Amino acid sequence: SSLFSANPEIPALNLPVVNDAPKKTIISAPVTSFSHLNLHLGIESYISEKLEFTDMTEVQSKSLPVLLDGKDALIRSQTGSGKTIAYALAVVQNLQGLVPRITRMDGPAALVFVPTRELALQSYEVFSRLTLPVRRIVATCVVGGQKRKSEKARLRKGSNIIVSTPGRFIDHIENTHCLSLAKVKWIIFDEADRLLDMGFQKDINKILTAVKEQTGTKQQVVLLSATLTKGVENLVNLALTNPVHIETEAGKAKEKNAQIFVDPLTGLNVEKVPLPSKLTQSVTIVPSKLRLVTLVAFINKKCVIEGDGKLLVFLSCRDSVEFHFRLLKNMKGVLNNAISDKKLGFFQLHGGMTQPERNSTINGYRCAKSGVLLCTDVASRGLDIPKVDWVVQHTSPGNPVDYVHRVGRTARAGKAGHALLILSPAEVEYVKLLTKFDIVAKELKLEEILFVLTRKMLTYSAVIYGTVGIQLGKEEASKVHRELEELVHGDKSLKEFAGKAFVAYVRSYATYPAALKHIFHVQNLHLGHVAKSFALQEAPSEFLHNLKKTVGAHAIRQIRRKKSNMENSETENNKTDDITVEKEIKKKGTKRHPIVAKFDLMSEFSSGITDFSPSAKKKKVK
Ligand SMILES: Nc1ncnc2c1ncn2[C@@H]1O[C@H](COP(=O)(O)OP(=O)(O)OP(=O)(O)O)[C@@H](O)[C@H]1O
Repeated sequence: SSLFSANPEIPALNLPVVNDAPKKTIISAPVTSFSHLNLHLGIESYISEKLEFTDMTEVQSKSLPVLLDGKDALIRSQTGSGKTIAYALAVVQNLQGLVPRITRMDGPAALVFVPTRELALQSYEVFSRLTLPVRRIVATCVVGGQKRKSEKARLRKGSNIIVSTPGRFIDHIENTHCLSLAKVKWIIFDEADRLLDMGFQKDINKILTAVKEQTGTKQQVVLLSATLTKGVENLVNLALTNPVHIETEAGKAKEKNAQIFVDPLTGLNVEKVPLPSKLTQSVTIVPSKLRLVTLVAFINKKCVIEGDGKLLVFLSCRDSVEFHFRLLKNMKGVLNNAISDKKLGFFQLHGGMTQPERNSTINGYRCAKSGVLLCTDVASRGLDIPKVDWVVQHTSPGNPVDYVHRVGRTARAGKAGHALLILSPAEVEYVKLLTKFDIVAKELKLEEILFVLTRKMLTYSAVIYGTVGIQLGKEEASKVHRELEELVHGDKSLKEFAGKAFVAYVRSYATYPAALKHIFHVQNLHLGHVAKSFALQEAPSEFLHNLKKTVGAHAIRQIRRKKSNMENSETENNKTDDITVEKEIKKKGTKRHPIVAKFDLMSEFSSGITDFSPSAKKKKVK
């Protein structure tokens, strides 16, 4: 059926006028030069010559003097503000000055804990750079997904700074006999809120106890967290002594405007997370059927027509990432080959990939001048990839805190960046919810994105945008969608991926937290339209049984019955995708226990390190 028929109406958003992000950069706040810190000369010149940093960022200028003074600290600031350098520099500067001189054989002096492997590798990279001028200090990274044996060998050779995920580190405490914690002086918890969200509390307690037992002295403890949750407060009370609370002006400014809000996921009071100051945010309302073609049009707009864009696209689940990745990198014949001829780099990142695959994706995308990284929430926290122009949220994250972390992958270190959120007409209420968190986006009209499909080059803009332009955009979108469908239906394996992605999408939709079900409810999904967004002509019957638990067996039976009635009726033949599950499944509520829903939402993080599903917890390997 037509791409533009039977769609729900796009409601008017009536958004407040948003000025483009202020031109002021986040690193222009009280800046001071690194030279004021009396750093080791090698480190100082490394920072200015190799890293080419001239001034400290705000969070660095506020926290470095405190950390170098030996104080415990709780540091909070917006994404991309330079927190990693802040703690890494303090640690390396402090360790190089120890008397007697520290060497690798002294073993660990600083332990850094982060929630995911990618973050561990990223933080380790910063340490390994900063230790280049002081080669006797050695940093190492100990994370899951790598061979224990080689990690043990590295620990045996001696490392002074260990960057790790808590689960893996506990494993080494228990099984690596050469690992002594007797000389640990620093403990750092980066992304502490996420560490606790992911259930690392017990592991953290074990680590703190082990260090205490082996050293008998107090460590300098630093906690970095975007939000001040109850869990973070408890950890501060447990592990920090007279901590200095450091936060940036952006955070403080928000504080004045009632900063506390109820986290829809947990129902607890948490603090708002400030957004990068040079971020511009847009929202587009897209009926389900048009989601795929809109994404293709947007990629074409940013990476082909307007130049060499670098896009990060968040999708809801692994199968969806896998499908879009396979489809997009193989778009021969679509849009007159505009995207395939450009030889644009497409990358994928999700928790189902092996660690070497994940590393190679991140490195490839990091080096790419232009390209598209399709990912799940595994990439939403802390990943520092240079020059990401646009963060596109093809599916909403649900929790506004996660929204802030996702968009924080752009507009980093005072640079400009843009974010686009795609919502369906049934989800517009989410825009209102975001405004309560001071997240205000301006509307980017769907027609504007689709209209660009009519232009092969930017200069060919003579086509009048207006009623005619809108119609031309629709025609071109229908054509492109047909081409995408042909591509999928002509390739058995791609069609299989589309079917799996369709099922996984519907399932992940059912895991939005209960507090957001009035906006994102699986019952509101129109399965036929959702199928179209995966370039399928209809909800694939061979996969429908997989959705029994999600939408209810009764609903599936209804869909099948309706479908066969339609197939039997010639006159109704062109309505086959018009299968709504709305009313049929009302009785079969899809409510999930909030904790289960939370685990589902977190699965991308957990899959990368440890399995956090309640059943897997029991099986946890010692
Ligand atoms: N003083 C500085 N001058 C210029 N760029 C800097 C400076 N300090 C850090 N950066 C750069 O800013 C970027 C963001 O830094 P970093 O990853 O440490 O931020 P973050 O606050 O930890 O972000 P997130 O909260 O998302 O984890 C990095 O690319 C880093 O190289």
